[in-house]
Amino acid sequence: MSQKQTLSFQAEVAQLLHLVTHSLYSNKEIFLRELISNASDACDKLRFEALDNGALYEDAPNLEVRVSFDKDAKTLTIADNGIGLTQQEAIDNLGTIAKSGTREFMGRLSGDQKADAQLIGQFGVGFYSGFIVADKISVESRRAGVPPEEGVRWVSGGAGDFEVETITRPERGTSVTLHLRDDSLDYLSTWKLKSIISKYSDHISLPILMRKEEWKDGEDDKPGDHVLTEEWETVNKATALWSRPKKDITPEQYTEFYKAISHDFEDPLAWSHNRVEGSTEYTQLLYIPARAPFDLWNREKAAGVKLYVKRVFIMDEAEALLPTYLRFVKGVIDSADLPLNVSRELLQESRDVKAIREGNTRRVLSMLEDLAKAQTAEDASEEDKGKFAKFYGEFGAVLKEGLGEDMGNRDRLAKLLRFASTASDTVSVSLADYKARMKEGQEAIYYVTAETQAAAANSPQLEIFRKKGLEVLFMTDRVDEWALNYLTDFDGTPLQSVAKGQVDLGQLQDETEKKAAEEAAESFKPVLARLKEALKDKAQDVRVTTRLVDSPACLVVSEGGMSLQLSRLLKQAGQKAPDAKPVLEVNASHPLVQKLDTSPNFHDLAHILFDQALLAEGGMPEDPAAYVKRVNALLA
Ligand SMILES: Nc1ncnc2c1ncn2[C@@H]1O[C@H](COP(=O)(O)OP(=O)(O)OP(=O)(O)O)[C@@H](O)[C@H]1O
Repeated sequence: MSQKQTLSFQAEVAQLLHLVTHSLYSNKEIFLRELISNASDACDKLRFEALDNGALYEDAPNLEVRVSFDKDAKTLTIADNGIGLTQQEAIDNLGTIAKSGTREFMGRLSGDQKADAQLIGQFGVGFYSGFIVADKISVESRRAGVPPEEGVRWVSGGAGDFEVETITRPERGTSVTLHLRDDSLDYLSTWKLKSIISKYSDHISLPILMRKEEWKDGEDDKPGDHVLTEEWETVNKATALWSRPKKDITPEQYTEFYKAISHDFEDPLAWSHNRVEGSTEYTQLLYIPARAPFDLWNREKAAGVKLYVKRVFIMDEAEALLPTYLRFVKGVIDSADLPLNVSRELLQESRDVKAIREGNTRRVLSMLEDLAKAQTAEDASEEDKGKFAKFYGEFGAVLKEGLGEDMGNRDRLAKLLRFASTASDTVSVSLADYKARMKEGQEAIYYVTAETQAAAANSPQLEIFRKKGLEVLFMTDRVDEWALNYLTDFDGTPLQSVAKGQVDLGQLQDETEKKAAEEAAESFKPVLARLKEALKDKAQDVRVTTRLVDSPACLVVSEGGMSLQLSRLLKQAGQKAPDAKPVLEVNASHPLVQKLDTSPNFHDLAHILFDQALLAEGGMPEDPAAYVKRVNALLA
């Protein structure tokens, strides 16, 4: 390809670019962080590839980033001597977005600039952030190891397309030149650029160089001015942040480092920085974000922890360093023991990595425990008090995956769980709080699963529990049913669904109630037999219950059976769910039920009773039209 080619951006890129230029004005300067971070990644990649092929360094073994500007041309250039791009890579990487979930993300944009800016922050705009300040970007690059004649120039005005052409470029690496918009000319200043670099990029372990400025006195009574010299100086600290002693790092620096590695716009909720010694030595810097990324639910999603070995970057997304349920954690691990040529496969098997993963898991859990403790600590600030609830709102459901995934930490995880309940509208009740409020004689922690909090609160199955003042936890996350398979008890007390098996309130039910129920069951036998016959295709059994107070009937499943809610979710997800029929339980003291035996519409009433119980429980009658017809016939 020697001629110039004009190519179109992938639709999502064009859409993103439009948003970048229209929504990110309030935080313009982040473009420099993004471009320097890309330059630094490119150097990391070169260093990594050069482990096997030293010739890639060519004659420039010192990796660095140079930031320069040209006042007359109104351009700002960020150049690195890292891995560089081939022509094809330039087309692919600067014209498309490879992230999974991109389309879904775009679908969530609302058109409201503020909300969208927030979302874009979570998504990460990377290279495209250059268009916040530039109306044209020109990238020149040559990949390490390819001849100078195979360089590439990529140019775009940030609208629908970009141009690429072949160039000759002796220097390895990439230079990104921004043609600044008129409202962004203030970046043509050494002072301004230096201050942004020290704010965002001090922690980058590569030197960032700028041309030195000198004061030149004016001649002929003209005022003096700063002029650029030919000499370059390093303007960042150029030591990896995590390798510095904790006492030398300010909270602002920790926060900026987080933003640089996560591309998040928001401050993290917490972090923990440690040098771990023992059988394996490593430095750990882990962050808990304040907001879930757009693709949190993708369990295949890139893990957020970067792996370094003795300060050399090895890989992003080192999933072996944390269990999947902690995939929201961001940070850096720098190992002193792993070999530099460690591969993903090797990581999975390494004993050192296993020790690091366990150490990381323990650290994250203790950070979360600290956040939870701060909720009620007298000396905690209002902000700190609110952090755990914020965390839980964003990541609580993911944390629950850990109950099934991480047996060893199940007890610690169980203590971190929070629920809404019949006693609390907010998701704030811990299992320990629940236990502390249990009634004398209560033998189980009761819960109900439902799709929403409102549906849970209105479950007919709860009626007897409300009447007796027994608290019931609401489980409304999709993952709850699954997670509860792994959490059968808490601190010695079993967890019991109010919609499974027969209600047995044990000592909480008095003798007269029990007797009345037995009598009702006896006298109702003939009606039950008729109901069973009428509903034999729908219900596994029909029986009299004491769990209902105001409702005529409800559906339950057998002890140990899959709840109706979970089997619906599985079916929706296209998975197989057992076709077990539920049990219909009827309230013998309800007028509708009492009227059944003598009603000329027995058959219709029986079906209405069943379908209504199904509706109340969040399900859908098998034949909604037949249901409506039956109800209308009775209303007429
Ligand atoms: N200076 C550079 N040298 C070499 N390749 C680069 C450079 N800048 C960008 N790229 C390539 O372009 C791709 C896209 O960059 P971009 O910043 O948009 O996304 P990213 O860095 O992959 O993701 P994110 O910014 O969210 O981490 C990069 O993955 C990289 O392959």
